[in-house]
Amino acid sequence: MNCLSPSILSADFSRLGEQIKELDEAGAQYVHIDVMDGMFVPSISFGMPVIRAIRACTDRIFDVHLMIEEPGRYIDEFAEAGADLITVHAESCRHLDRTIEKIKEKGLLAGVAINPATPVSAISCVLEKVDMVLVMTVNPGFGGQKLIPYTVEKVRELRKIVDEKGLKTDIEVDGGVNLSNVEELMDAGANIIVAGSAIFSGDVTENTIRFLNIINE
Ligand SMILES: O=C(CO)[C@H](O)[C@H](O)COP(=O)(O)O
Ligand SMILES: [Fe+2]
Repeated sequence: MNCLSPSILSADFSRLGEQIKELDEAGAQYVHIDVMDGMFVPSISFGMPVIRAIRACTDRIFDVHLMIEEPGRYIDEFAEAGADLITVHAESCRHLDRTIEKIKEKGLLAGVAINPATPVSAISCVLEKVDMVLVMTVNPGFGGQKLIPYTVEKVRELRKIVDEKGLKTDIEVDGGVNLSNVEELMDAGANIIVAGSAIFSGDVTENTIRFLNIINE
């Protein structure tokens, strides 16, 4: 299934609850929540207290993208805060398999993310264990960057592997996605679309509906 996962990193934090309700009412299926620790990536964003607070605003799937070192230390807390899907970076886990198992033991959906310069082969051993692979289409750490073109080929390569193995694994793309390049990413094989600045600059409802019209086509 194709889904839109607006990234609240670009939201107006003074009106976060209202903006999440707006995404929900416009039909976005997921809410993408970027957690950054200032170590794995240069920025620090927000953590469990914010997730716990916004959980009351919507029943949509909380798609928690952990850009933190050794995320395995915090799976219990993110689960308790209200995550539905937790994605960890292959580059940030010393014991990637164990961390994925921990997410699944909590009864949550598990995702694994790869940075632009990490090859698809880095996650081949865990591909059959995860519900989703997140292909970063920018270097993680900031919203509003431009998509790195070679990452589109990685999406195509991954879709081929997933289909050949007969898996149902979702492929999410994150970073620099906009109304002009979303079709190209979906043609390459992405089915979960993250968009931050392209949703939150301008009218949130209108932008969400525009994305959904393409994604649900
Ligand atoms: O994970 C991220 C950054 O590391 C964000 O999800 C991503 O950048 C979304 O923002 P935009 O659509 O503005 O690029
Ligand atoms: Fe993200």
